[in-house]
Amino acid sequence: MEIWYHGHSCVQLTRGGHSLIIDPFISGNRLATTKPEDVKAEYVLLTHGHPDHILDTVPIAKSNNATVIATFELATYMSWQGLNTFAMNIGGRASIGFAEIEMIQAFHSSGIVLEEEKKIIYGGMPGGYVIKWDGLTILHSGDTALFSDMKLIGQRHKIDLAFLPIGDVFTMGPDDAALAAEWLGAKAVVPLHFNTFPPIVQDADRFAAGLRDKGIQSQVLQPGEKLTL
Ligand SMILES: Nc1ccn([C@@H]2O[C@H](COP(=O)(O)O)[C@@H](O)[C@H]2O)c(=O)n1
Repeated sequence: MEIWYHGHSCVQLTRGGHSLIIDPFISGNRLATTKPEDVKAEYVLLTHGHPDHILDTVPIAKSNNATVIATFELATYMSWQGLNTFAMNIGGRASIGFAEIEMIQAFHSSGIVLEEEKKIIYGGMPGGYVIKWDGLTILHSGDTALFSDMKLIGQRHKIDLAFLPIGDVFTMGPDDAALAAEWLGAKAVVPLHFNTFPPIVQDADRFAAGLRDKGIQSQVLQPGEKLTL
């Protein structure tokens, strides 16, 4: 499987001619090296409605005729933007043909911010995804705090790779993310949601080295970097 990190919490997974992207925030990220037009994907998975997770959903979904997967409320909002959508909710599983996905809980918030109207509309619950694809199990936690049911998720899934936020302030910081990696029983971790804005600057290399000391593989990806699993 090819993993393409577009920066912040945006990752694209590709295998066997199929591709999906999670939380497309590229055009608004000063650290990004790719462009929304570079993305070729059949599905856009959204973890929650904050702008730094959904910003490029409309152009990417429209140019690819892709289906947007999100909680019912966020999927409904995206359908009002003229997109194909598939609504899910926490605990639900679904097949997208080449992969099975499950929406898992996250402790965060999910308002959809309408800047011009100075309105925040309800975006449903925030979440994350467990993706089972050709024998690999990938977890993208979305934005979340540490929560003890991560142990339950780890009991139910043998996680090959977990994408976890480490930025602190809005999500878990590095210490809680390291504990999350242990509780999830993840074989490997790629950190997300750091360095994009001043409040979430972190030493990701130190986080990764700490995990490796505990026997968990970890690699820091730079925006635009690819990894093969
Ligand atoms: N310097 C900053 C700090 C934060 N933001 C915005 O805050 C929101 C955080 O949302 P999360 O989903 O990451 O918790 C988000 O809308 C950021 O864009 C910012 O813009 N600049």
